[in-house]
Amino acid sequence: MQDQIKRMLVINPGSTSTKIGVFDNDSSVFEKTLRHDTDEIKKFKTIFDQYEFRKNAILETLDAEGINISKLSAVVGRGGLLRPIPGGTYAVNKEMIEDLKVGYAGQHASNLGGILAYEIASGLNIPSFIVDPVVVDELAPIARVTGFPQIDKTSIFHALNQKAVARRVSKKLGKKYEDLNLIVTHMGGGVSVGAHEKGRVIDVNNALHGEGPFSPERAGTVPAGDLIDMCFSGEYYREEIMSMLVGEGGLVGYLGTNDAVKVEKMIEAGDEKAKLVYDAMGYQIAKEIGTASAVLKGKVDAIILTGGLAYGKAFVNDISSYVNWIADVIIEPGEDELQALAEGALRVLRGEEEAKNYSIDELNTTTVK
Ligand SMILES: Nc1ncnc2c1ncn2[C@@H]1O[C@H](COP(=O)(O)OP(=O)(O)O)[C@@H](O)[C@H]1O
Ligand SMILES: CCCC(=O)OP(=O)(O)O
Repeated sequence: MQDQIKRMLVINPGSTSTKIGVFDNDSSVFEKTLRHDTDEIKKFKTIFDQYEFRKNAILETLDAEGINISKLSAVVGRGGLLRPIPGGTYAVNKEMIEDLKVGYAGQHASNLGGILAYEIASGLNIPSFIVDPVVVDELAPIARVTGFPQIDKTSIFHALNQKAVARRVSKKLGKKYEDLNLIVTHMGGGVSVGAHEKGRVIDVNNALHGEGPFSPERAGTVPAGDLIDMCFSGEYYREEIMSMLVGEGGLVGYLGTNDAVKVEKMIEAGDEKAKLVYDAMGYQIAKEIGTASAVLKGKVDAIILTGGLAYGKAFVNDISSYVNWIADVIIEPGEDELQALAEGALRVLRGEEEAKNYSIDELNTTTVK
């Protein structure tokens, strides 16, 4: 018997874009990336303040494309900074919405994924889901120890795309994800480098709050003592410092743009500062890959470079030149997050998997402040 078609709206809010898709079962029938300039995003004080702006952008786009949302079976969004949870598909519920609204583990555009999915779905009386949110936590116990007893390491990264790309590459290599050791490097608005040991991300930099390489809009690791001095200088509010680290750090801080394509044009036009900063971003990413290779004790089957920045040919060649002695470097530009979100929701809609319940009482929250 032929499967009844499940039409899903998929929403992926990133720091520099909102990506949307409409899927009939696992086939994409429409996809669009709505890019948001730094100046446009800077107008909003909090991530939640962007809700109306992003919702209108989504609904206007669907309307312009003649897509009738009343035919949807579900809405699925990228999950945000919740409490640490295992991977999987979760039904969006009120407890989750509360954590997303305040940003339980911090502020990031993905917090809006669940909220947008829930609000659009509620109006249509259909279910809403999130899949493999950025707080998926599979860290090895040894990776949690920071050296500063007051603070544990937190797992915040591009879990959805890292897992989806790792599975796709494993398949291409004719192996099971669970049998391989991979270093997956997602390079988008934020950059995360995950050490995947036999299907588990046992170590990864916190791609949001100042750990690891700098990125188009984040500072990455900065010298702690100097940062403390700045914080207590009396010159800045907390939010100002946080913005310098997340949103206005990295390429934005040095060059005033989160757009690597613009930076490449600046370099072509002879801008030496742009070249130094862009090279430094690649250098820092390569160093983080080196760290992950030590985590895996050198037993690395492949290094994967993915995310928007992986479209930059010179950029990935540069990173590759530092790390290709560790293992083969495989380039998977862009991301597969819309497809992965649709597939996660579809498994539940088809009854192949049960949606997980986000229940604060049942969650271990000890690893998050
Ligand atoms: N063709 C390209 N060449 C180089 N960089 C690119 C290209 N396309 C997109 N990018 C860069 O990738 C970054 C965004 O990556 P993306 O994965 O879309 O981010 P996010 O999902 O975090 O918003 C931006 O800096 C963008 O300029
Ligand atoms: C919060 C970790 C995921 C992340 O950094 O996503 P973007 O690159 O889309 O900002």
